[in-house]
Formats: sequence, C-alpha cells, structure tokens
Amino acid sequence: MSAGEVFEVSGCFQARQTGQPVLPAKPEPLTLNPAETAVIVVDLQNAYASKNGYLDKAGFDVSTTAPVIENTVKVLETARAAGMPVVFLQNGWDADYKEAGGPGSPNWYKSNALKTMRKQPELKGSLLAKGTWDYALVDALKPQDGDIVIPKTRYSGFYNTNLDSMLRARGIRNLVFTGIATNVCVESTLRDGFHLEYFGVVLADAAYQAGPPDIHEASLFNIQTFFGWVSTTAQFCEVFEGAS
Ligand SMILES: NC(=O)N/C=C\C(=O)O
Repeated sequence: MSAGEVFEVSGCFQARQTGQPVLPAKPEPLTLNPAETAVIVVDLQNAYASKNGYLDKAGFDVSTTAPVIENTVKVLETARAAGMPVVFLQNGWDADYKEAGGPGSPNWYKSNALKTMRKQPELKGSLLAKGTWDYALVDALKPQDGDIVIPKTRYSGFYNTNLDSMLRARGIRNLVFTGIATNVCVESTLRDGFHLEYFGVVLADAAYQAGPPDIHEASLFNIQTFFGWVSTTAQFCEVFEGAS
C-alpha cells in the first residue's frame, strides 16, 4: 500500500487497480501487496483471553473472546499461505516485576494487573509474569516455524522492542492487526506504527476490548478516522486466499 494508490473521486476514495489484492475496509479500500504485509497478533495470552486470566481477575468481561481466537486462527492460516510474516506480541514482565517499573513509573499506577496484585497479594507472581500460564499465548495460537514472537513490557509493541527493525528488514509497510485489547495494546501499537509510516488495519471481529463493548466501537472509530483502516476476518481471508 502507498498513499498514491488511493485516489479521490467526488469525495470518495477508491483503490487504484494495481494488480495487487484490494482489501475492503473503512473508510476506504486498501491495496495491499502481500509481500509488504505482516499480521500482528496482539497479546492473545491467557491473561487477556481466558477465564481466570488477568483481565478476568481484574473484573473485565472476557466471556466472549472465543471468536477473536477463532478468527485469528483463520487469519493466520490465510496469511501464512500467502507468505505474510506472522508476528505475535506477548505482554508481561520478569517474575520479580522489575520490568513493570516501580512507583517511579506511570505503569505502576495504571497497570490493572499490578493494581490487582497489590489489592490481592496472594496473586503476586501469577499475573503477566514470564513463565506463568497467564503470560502464555492461548493454546489455539501456538507460534509455528517462521513466526516471530516479540515480548513487550508496555502497551505499544513498538516501545523498547525490535518490532520496527524486524518489519523493516522484511520490507513490510502494512500491518494487519488482531488481538486484545482493541482500545489498549492494539490501538497503541497501530498508533505508533502510524507514526513510523506503517499502514495499519484492524480486523474488527478478530479484536476485543478491555472495558464495555462501546469502547471497542470507539477505538475502531478512532482508528478509521485518524490512524488507519478497519476491515473484517472474512474480507481479509477472501481477498488473500491464494494470494501468494
Ligand atoms: N494487551 C492489552 O491491551 N493490555 C491492556 C491492559 C493491560 O495490559 O493492563
């Protein structure tokens, strides 16, 4: 995708015919060269997607995350067959929470995982700590040979990680996002990608919010209006099936 491949006709943006797949998306379709496109799976760990994981223990509703995992599985099958790199982001800290930051870090005050463990000290060491069930990716999404796994310690996948250089070394310009949470780590990573000149697309039915459902919609509005594009699993799979 490049900005030059979308043109405006009577106030309506159209994808120019380039011979490359065109992904239906809001607010306009995107021409995405599979060779320049990666799928970023954001934090599909037990912490965020499973009952008894961190979000559940902190009081967030995770009862309807199953479709996000099922849709991500479909997206990854299509992406791998089309030769797109698959990147798993994995959020968390060392077992002693040194990487989480102490009272000198805003993360100490804003992380609901840290706050939950301060309120319930018996949980200390179990939430988002490397090596725990909570930190692990969900069973349905174990990385395959060739996939890239990038640990991160803050909401954005670009912050203090090698994500940018891993993508640039592969000639990637477009990022297709799935994962949890739409309004936190997905949006933070897409926003940072925007500032690094990546074209970001969220697959709305393969992402899930931390908070009430309205916040998912608000985040999608924000993304499609200011930072990127919004599409769906079916549209992605239909367009990229057999696109290698
Ligand atoms: N993966 C995320 O979006 N995380 C959101 C909150 C947190 O990690 O505390």
